[in-house]
Amino acid sequence: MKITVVGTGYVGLVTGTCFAETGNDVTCVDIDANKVKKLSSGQITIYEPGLEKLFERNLKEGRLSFTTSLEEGIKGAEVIFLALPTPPGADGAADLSFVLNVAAHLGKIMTDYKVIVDKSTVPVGTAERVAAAIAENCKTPFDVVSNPEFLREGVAVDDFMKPDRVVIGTTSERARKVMGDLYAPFVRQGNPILFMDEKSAELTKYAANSFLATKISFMNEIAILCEKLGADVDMVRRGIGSDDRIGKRFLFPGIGYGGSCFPKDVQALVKSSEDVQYNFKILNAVMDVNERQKLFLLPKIQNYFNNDLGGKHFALWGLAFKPNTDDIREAPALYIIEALLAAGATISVFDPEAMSNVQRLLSNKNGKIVYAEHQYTCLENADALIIATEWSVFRTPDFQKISTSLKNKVIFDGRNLFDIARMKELGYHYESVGRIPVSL
Ligand SMILES: NC(=O)C1=CN([C@@H]2O[C@H](COP(=O)(O)OP(=O)(O)OC[C@H]3O[C@@H](n4cnc5c(N)ncnc54)[C@H](O)[C@@H]3O)[C@@H](O)[C@H]2O)C=CC1
Ligand SMILES: O=C(O)[C@H]1O[C@H](OP(=O)(O)OP(=O)(O)OC[C@H]2O[C@@H](n3ccc(=O)[nH]c3=O)[C@H](O)[C@@H]2O)[C@H](O)[C@@H](O)[C@@H]1O
Repeated sequence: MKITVVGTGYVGLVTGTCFAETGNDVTCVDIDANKVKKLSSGQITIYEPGLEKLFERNLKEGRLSFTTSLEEGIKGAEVIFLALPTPPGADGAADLSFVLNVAAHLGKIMTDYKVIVDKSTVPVGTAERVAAAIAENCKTPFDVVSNPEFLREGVAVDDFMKPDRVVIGTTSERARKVMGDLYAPFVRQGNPILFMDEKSAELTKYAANSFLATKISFMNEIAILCEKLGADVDMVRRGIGSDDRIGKRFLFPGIGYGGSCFPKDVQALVKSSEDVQYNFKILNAVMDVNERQKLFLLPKIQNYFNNDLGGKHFALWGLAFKPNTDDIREAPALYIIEALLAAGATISVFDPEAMSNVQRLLSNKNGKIVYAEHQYTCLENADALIIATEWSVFRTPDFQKISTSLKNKVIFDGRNLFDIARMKELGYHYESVGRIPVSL
């Protein structure tokens, strides 16, 4: 099938590459000429495990191409995916201007039947708005389908190739057939394609992300309670996670959820609720808890250093909002950096993939941020180590090297990477999330 993907970011590039991998002829369109140039010459623009190999193969075999021209990109295409940004607008609602502008443009240039697919995360009613924007100038028949994406960054290829489910919102038989054929190779593992109406599909996406964010904020509050009552959140997590009705996943407490999606999608669902005069109380609390959680480690650090961080130097491991990605959007590490600098401290940072993104965003703040070349050089002369992202390379570090590089054997761990008993044995002052602190 000939497919067009408009928007070649995290979702668009993964979607385009994976559809090419199953034998489709895919053209990706992006407004960013520099990105298109790089991709066309075989240079991948995001870090996503497993993607590069598929990208190179499909580019070489001519099933994947890139262009800045929408007219050129949609020639002969039967399906057009919109994988465009839907950032929060000033009032918290999803900004649909990217999606609706492209839809209006499509209406002017489409000359035969096409299925236009909303892959972006968009509020209920957007499929109708996209259809209206296209119809304004379009003389040929078309269908608009809602097909939300559930991939996670860092495991995006696996999530796309072996989805738990594919949600397709359409009431058109013709579009249903086209989408069913396209996704058939991805659901062979027995996981379903769920056909439904457009609005239910749109709401499914927000409900999924909001539910997962709720699980995280819930566990972050349980972690606080654990600390106050002397319980261990790891035990409680295992204790409740073994119940199938609760499930083991997404119960890890930490320093808040980040990334480009949970924060914006929870906020957008709250706004959508307000628009229909409904106060979504749980989600308001989920957002409040998450705001507080991003700086969860700060009072612990302040307390250890007697509320005087002026002149102190910290090592920070982990900048990406989660491991296996270079994405730093809404990353808790950025909030920690800002708070430490505001308190008069300086920082050395290290992340396996996200260093250049942070450097571009923050520069070195007049020498107050040092970008270390290695996770161990990052520690030199630091008063304490702070861990913000659970990259595998941080999980079993060389504690000998840590203790010789740090000024003090002090670790504040926002991701509960280390065993409490072991830290005691090694003689560290070690504070984590929802577990009994190890004091020197
Ligand atoms: N990042 C993720 O893990 C997931 C994101 N989503 C949703 O997918 C959508 C896209 O997200 P990302 O891929 O993360 O965004 P992104 O920001 O990584 O990529 C968007 C791309 O669209 C391009 N673009 C902007 N205007 C354009 C135009 N007029 N014509 C052509 N290209 C244009 C940009 O240059 C950029 O390359 C959002 O609605 C997001 O909520 C859904 C599931 C997962
Ligand atoms: O709509 C989206 O963009 C995507 O948002 C999330 O995917 P992603 O943001 O890539 O990453 P997650 O693995 O969900 O993690 C999100 C945040 O929650 C945090 N988290 C996750 C799990 C957990 O147990 N505890 C926890 O604090 C992570 O550290 C991270 O900051 C969803 O998991 C995807 O299904 C969805 O498609």
